[in-house]
Amino acid sequence: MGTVAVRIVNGYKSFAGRRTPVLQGVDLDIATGEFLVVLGSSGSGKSTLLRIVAGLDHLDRGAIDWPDSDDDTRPHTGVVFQQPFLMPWLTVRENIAFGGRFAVHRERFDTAYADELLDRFGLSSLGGYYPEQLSGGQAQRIAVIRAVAVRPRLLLLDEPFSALDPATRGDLQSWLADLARDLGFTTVLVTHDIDEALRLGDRIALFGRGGTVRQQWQIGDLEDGHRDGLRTDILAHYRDSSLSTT
Ligand SMILES: Nc1ncnc2c1ncn2[C@@H]1O[C@H](COP(=O)(O)OP(=O)(O)OP(=O)(O)O)[C@@H](O)[C@H]1O
Repeated sequence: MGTVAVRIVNGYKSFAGRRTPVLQGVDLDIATGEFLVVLGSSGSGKSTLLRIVAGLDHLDRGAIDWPDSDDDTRPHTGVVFQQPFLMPWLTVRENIAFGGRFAVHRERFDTAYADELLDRFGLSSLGGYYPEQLSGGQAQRIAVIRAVAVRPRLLLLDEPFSALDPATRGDLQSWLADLARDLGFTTVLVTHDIDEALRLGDRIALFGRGGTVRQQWQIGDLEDGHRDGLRTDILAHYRDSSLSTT
């Protein structure tokens, strides 16, 4: 592993009223520039982890830091959720500018770059559309462009494709893989879809019940035969981790 963008050491998080912690003993390094998929069954703490990395929540114990950051602060971060959350009264172009205006680092936004992104990723014809005129897949692509238009170094995606039909989801996975490679930032995607994880991840970290990292796989360029074997292995661990209550 080269430099580390995000390091979590012995992370612990619980919520009042819950019998078990949501995260415990989480040790995780996210390498600068890698595409990490956080895979796990429902309730394994994936979204909580992502929210903590995004700065929307905090660890109760343990530490999170940013070894690759010059001033030891969180790198500029873009976040995409399951729903696109576009403002219905604004056009696509205005929605992206709106995101830029309210971003923490709003000085990093400029409309010329947003237009360039729309063009580079095949969406410029949608610039004047209103959200109600977009398909679910188009709206989610715009949510991704809005997130990357402030030039983040870290892109966080929480099940961004789970509300889409399988064909649209497949198209968006390819599109996102191209975009992440092209723009070259560190990406963390949360999903419970093993095939999505295998398709997109440089590395997969499997979370299990009890909120721990159960297993990790380095993916890289796999041949089809190896991919099938790996899928079987991941599925076995996935089943095991979602049944366990530790
Ligand atoms: N703010 C909160 N208060 C209380 N409990 C919470 C809170 N946020 C999450 N939880 C609980 O923590 C557990 C883990 O939630 P989290 O959303 O992180 O899991 P997840 O792996 O992303 O699940 P899913 O795939 O269903 O989204 C769940 O049981 C959830 O109900």
